[in-house]
Amino acid sequence: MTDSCLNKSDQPSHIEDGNSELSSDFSILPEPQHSCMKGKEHLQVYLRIRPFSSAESSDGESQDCVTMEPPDTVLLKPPSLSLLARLSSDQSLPQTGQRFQFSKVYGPETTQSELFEGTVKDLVKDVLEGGNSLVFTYGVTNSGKTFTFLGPDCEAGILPRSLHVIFSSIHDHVFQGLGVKPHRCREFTVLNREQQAEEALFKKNLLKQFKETEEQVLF
Ligand SMILES: Nc1ncnc2c1ncn2[C@@H]1O[C@H](COP(=O)(O)OP(=O)(O)OP(=O)(O)O)[C@@H](O)[C@H]1O
Repeated sequence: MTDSCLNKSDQPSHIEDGNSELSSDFSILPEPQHSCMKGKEHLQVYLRIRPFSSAESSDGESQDCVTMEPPDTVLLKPPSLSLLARLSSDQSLPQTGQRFQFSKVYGPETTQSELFEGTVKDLVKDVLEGGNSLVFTYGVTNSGKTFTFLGPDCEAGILPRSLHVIFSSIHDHVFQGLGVKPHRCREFTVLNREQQAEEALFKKNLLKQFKETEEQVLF
């Protein structure tokens, strides 16, 4: 899960935080009164470094490309066996390596629970207070986006954890009219036009029924 700041310099250097500029654009968004995000930047960018897979570990020695500098920085160097790395070990040449700074960097030992607690949980609490948030993962193929977002059943990712918080918090407020119950599944169905129309009608009737019930409660 990455990335937003790019550094074109070929020297290891402190990276100006790219997200501060964007944050000013986001700061116009209204915040819930009791926001858990108060005092935090509106745009948070987290890096998660996944552990090596068994195939990657058995490939041989570590290439020593990624060095964490807690809590928020990572230093990327070319693989130790690459030509670039051998050239840069020559002290007369400029050292290659790039530093990237994030809101926080999570290392390979980070559990799904720790990641959720540190990144998304406060946003979910804000949503329950009427706030809006967008969370997405970004990274190359095989970097761990699906694992982080969904996770296997035994190590649920940020999406099922968020839904759990939401549904545990609203259980008293769930519309009882049709006995609709949330159900987590990984299947999806592509609807044809007719089915789409049926679903739209169903939704419209459901909302109408919900509104009528709400009005009865109010008067
Ligand atoms: N934090 C982690 N701890 C343990 N294993 C992980 C972790 N992150 C990813 N993996 C493992 O790494 C592999 C690749 O992860 P995943 O499928 O989530 O990548 P992806 O970014 O979604 O890939 P793609 O873009 O190709 O769909 C999987 O076998 C996954 O179980």
